[in-house]
Amino acid sequence: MASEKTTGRTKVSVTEQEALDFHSQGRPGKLEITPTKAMATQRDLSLAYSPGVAVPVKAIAADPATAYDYTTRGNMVAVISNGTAILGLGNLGALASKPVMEGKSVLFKRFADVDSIDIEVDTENVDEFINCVRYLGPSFGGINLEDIKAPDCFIIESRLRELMDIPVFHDDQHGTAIIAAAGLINALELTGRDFKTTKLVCNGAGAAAIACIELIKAMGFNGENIILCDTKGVIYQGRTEGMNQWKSAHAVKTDRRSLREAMVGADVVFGLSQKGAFAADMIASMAPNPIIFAMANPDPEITPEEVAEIRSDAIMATGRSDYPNQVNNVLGFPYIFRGALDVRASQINDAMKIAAAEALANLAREDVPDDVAAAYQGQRPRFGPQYIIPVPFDPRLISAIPVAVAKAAMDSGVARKAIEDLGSYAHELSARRDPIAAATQRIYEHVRSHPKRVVFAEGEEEQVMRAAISFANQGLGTAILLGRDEPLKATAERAGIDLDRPGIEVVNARVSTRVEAYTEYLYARLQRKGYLHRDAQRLINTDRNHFAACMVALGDADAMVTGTTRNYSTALEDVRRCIDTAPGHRVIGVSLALARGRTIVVADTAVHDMPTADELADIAEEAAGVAHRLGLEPRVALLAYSTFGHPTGERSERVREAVKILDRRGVSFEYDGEMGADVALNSHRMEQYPFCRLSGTANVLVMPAIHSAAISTRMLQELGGLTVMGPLLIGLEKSVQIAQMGAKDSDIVNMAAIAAYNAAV
Ligand SMILES: NC(=O)C1=CN([C@@H]2O[C@H](COP(=O)(O)OP(=O)(O)OC[C@H]3O[C@@H](n4cnc5c(N)ncnc54)[C@H](OP(=O)(O)O)[C@@H]3O)[C@@H](O)[C@H]2O)C=CC1
Ligand SMILES: CC(=O)C(=O)O
Ligand SMILES: [Mg+2]
Repeated sequence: MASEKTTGRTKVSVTEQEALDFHSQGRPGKLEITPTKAMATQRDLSLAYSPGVAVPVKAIAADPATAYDYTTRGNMVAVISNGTAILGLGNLGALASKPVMEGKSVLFKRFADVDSIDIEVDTENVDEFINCVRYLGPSFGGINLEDIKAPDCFIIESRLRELMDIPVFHDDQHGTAIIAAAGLINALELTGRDFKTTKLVCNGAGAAAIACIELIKAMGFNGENIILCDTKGVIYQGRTEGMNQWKSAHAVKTDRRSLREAMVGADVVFGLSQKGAFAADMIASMAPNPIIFAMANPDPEITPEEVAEIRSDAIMATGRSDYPNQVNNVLGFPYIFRGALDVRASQINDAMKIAAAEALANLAREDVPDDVAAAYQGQRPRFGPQYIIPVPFDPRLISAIPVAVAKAAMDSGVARKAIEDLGSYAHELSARRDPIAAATQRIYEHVRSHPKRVVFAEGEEEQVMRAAISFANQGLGTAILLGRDEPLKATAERAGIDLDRPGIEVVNARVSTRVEAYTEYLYARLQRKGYLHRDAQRLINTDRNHFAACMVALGDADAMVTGTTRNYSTALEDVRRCIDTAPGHRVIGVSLALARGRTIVVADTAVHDMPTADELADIAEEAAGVAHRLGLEPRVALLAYSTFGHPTGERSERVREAVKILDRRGVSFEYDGEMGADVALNSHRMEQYPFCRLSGTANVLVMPAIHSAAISTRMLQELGGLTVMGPLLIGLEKSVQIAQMGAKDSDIVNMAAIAAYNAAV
């Protein structure tokens, strides 16, 4: 099964110097703390600190549950270690564990928007450790214990669980167990095995190993078929050396005594021990199609390259990110805590762990979107021996795992807060990670309750097909794929896409009964613009944009999306031959610049090269309308390089004139200009112009020309860390969106959803 290509590393590993430089550069370490409230004025100080702070103090004293409303507690997890089992490096002490603990905190934030702080406790004494942690409950919504050696970790975790009323979760135990179980479910499925008869050897009998065995047993794995090994060899019934109660619980009747003996004929081996613990002959002695999870970090028990030299039929996973199949608790802890925090769970129980493992296993079986393919350097993994588990950068994890965990918490009675609508919760979760998801959430919700028929003009393209399927699967309506039968089928087959499903229609322009109607419609529009009847016929027969636009014009579809194979202006010209400007409107392009909690509408980013003053005023009106439809109260800044006449210059003249035109029109939204972007977006800069008519920083920026619009939005995206969405096409009589050339499937779905939304409102 394994091949050179697939067992090879997915990227070159890092050097030791690179790792040190990464940690020391800039501000040393990997974390900083950022306030969430402005602390700019005397008033802010009075609210955040004395006297204002006394009010929530009293409220919490009266009702402790309100701490979730007034403090960080509900979104804050402590990562706590004493450094006695740092990865597979052993007991290197509390201080040395800090880079790992900071790393875990960063991953909490990066993947699940959970705030987290590392706490290193400098004691190996179990009671001292428990005493230190047990009093920290008021500060946190959960405790993530990390890299504490067995058996101390078992005692520490169970005592703290009794003493504290928030989830206490030893990640190396349960996080690892959940991911290993998910990988195992899929590897068993791929090799035609089951939980009842599969024979598993687990090397290592510490924190991670014991928890893995316990979880898979709880899921139905036959315990008699599991042999556990440690540094002394097989843990058999009656063994006395190096034992403890947790090992004894899994001791089996067997006459095998060494790992080497145990592995003969084994179907599965888990390595949760140390680098290099698996020798070549052990791997060779396993059953056909063996499943090898070498999970020790940073170096596995055996590498995929070494396994590939021994046999080619293995399913291989490691704990590292530079090989395929990363079985690592990073796939679990951020999302498990996210779900637990959101329902204010009092603990993380078996039902929640099993739900997480199953959700993870299911995700690996689903079609992979472009964002995930990007995490694989453009290779699109398909469920199989090289892809049994999602990658940590899979953007779907945030909406899949916490939902499963939160639901299991509610069903098993440990949730202290209910989530009524798990569908909306899943959307909120995506929005926590992706600002586009936040901005489009309203749009998606609206479209879901008013589903539309959207024609995807470039139906033969793979990413367009994926977008269409996602559109239909999300309940946004019917996706009509335009394309010729043969190429469409060939692409679908090559990409492993099944188009035969509800919500997908395929239309072939060549054999459509509507060709004549579209041709007549187009000819009537173009006959006085130099087009012959046969020109119109050729456009309908051979050009998918014209055919799709006519479908929308004549009501055979509600909206259209195109653009991935042609440049924007060409696609726009095609569309405008078939569809008029909406009466009283101007066609413009609007981009949305999205930062956390802030959406800025930028116009015109697509149509008018160097707008006149009149056109600028129209653009301001159209863009204000967009802001309004997005639920924003528009504050429009007409931008220039000068601010209110300084420095003087002809170039700002058009912009000043546009403001006067808006005055004359008596529009009902706030606007002002000309002003620089710094004044428009920064309240302190704006305060220097007390006469400025905007009541706050601008949320709509009208650019003086298309080049400044294009340059600034692209710079924002590349340098400013903002997400820019669009340009969105506004002002046509029918709803059409043009995606960027080469757009990813997720971008195309967003465009299709926006097109459907515009058709609905
Ligand atoms: N991929 C992942 O997500 C994770 C991987 N891990 C990895 O698992 C390993 C163990 O971690 P953890 O359980 O926290 O540590 P512990 O210290 O709790 O347990 C270590 C266990 O490994 C055993 N062991 C050590 N060396 C060998 C060996 N050569 N042969 C057989 N057994 C051996 C020890 O045996 P004895 O009891 O005899 O001392 C002990 O049972 C580490 O490499 C760690 O990086 C851990 C968590 C997550
Ligand atoms: C991944 C992890 O937590 C470990 O190796 O300890
Ligand atoms: Mg760990």
